[in-house]
Amino acid sequence: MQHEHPPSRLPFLKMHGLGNDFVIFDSRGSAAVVTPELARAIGDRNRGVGFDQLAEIRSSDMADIDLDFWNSDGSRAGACGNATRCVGRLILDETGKDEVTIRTERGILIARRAGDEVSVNMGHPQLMWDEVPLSRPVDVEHLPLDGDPVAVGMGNPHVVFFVPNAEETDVAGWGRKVEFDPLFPQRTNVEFAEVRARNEIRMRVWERGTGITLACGSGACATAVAANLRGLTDKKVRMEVDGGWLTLDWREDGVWMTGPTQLVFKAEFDASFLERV
Ligand SMILES: N[C@@H](CCC[C@H](N)C(=O)O)C(=O)O
Repeated sequence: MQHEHPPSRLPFLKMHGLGNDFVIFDSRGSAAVVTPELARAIGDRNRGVGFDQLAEIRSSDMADIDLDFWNSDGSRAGACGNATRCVGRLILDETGKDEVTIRTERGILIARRAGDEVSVNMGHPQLMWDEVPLSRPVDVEHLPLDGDPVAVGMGNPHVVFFVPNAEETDVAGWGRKVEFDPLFPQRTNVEFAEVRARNEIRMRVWERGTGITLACGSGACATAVAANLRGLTDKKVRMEVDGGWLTLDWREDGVWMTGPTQLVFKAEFDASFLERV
């Protein structure tokens, strides 16, 4: 990290939502600290802490907080639903409010208490291949899948494949190939969805910039939208991901996602670690 005087203390939190895990910095009232190099160093699960995304809380003049996201390969993510729920939990508890606003690259999102869980309005989906109007054949060699996926933007790109059996799908093999397919100039997150009923989906995910994760909130929203647009499900569904269950509800005002959050620990980086980044 290029600091003339590297900080001697850099506190952080570790949280997860359904096993989608995050390192979180609170940089309110000070300069932003995250660089691509720092994100990669901290994201190293052997030599750093490890995370699926790194989230940095910033002071905001438009919402309760601003929030930026980074993947473990050092790239930026425009949206992260599960980290938004986790940080939403922190700010709900800090303020004692029932509803808070969080400004992300995606826009201002609302996080609300929902019993023990947190709901976030992830906003309106964008259909990325609207000329087709929903989907486009993807020519991935020997793809043992429905080659007619739906591309949905939730502030970040997603492509949803419908599969007969999510457990038997080679998520790593196909996910990596599709992420880097030239059809997706910004690369893409890749979801594999098995529709179990009109109100239930099993979904597994390959995240752009990170790989397989136990859950992906924006991916869950994209999957719920894609399945509804295909006429396969209702607007409200329960979704089983590798890390547990989420509820998705596509309403007039956006896609609401509800699920659990967990604070794991609070710690701080040693100055010697920061000096070597
Ligand atoms: N885990 C996230 C999404 C992560 C962002 C993604 N890897 C990207 O680059 O867009 C979520 O919960 O939404």
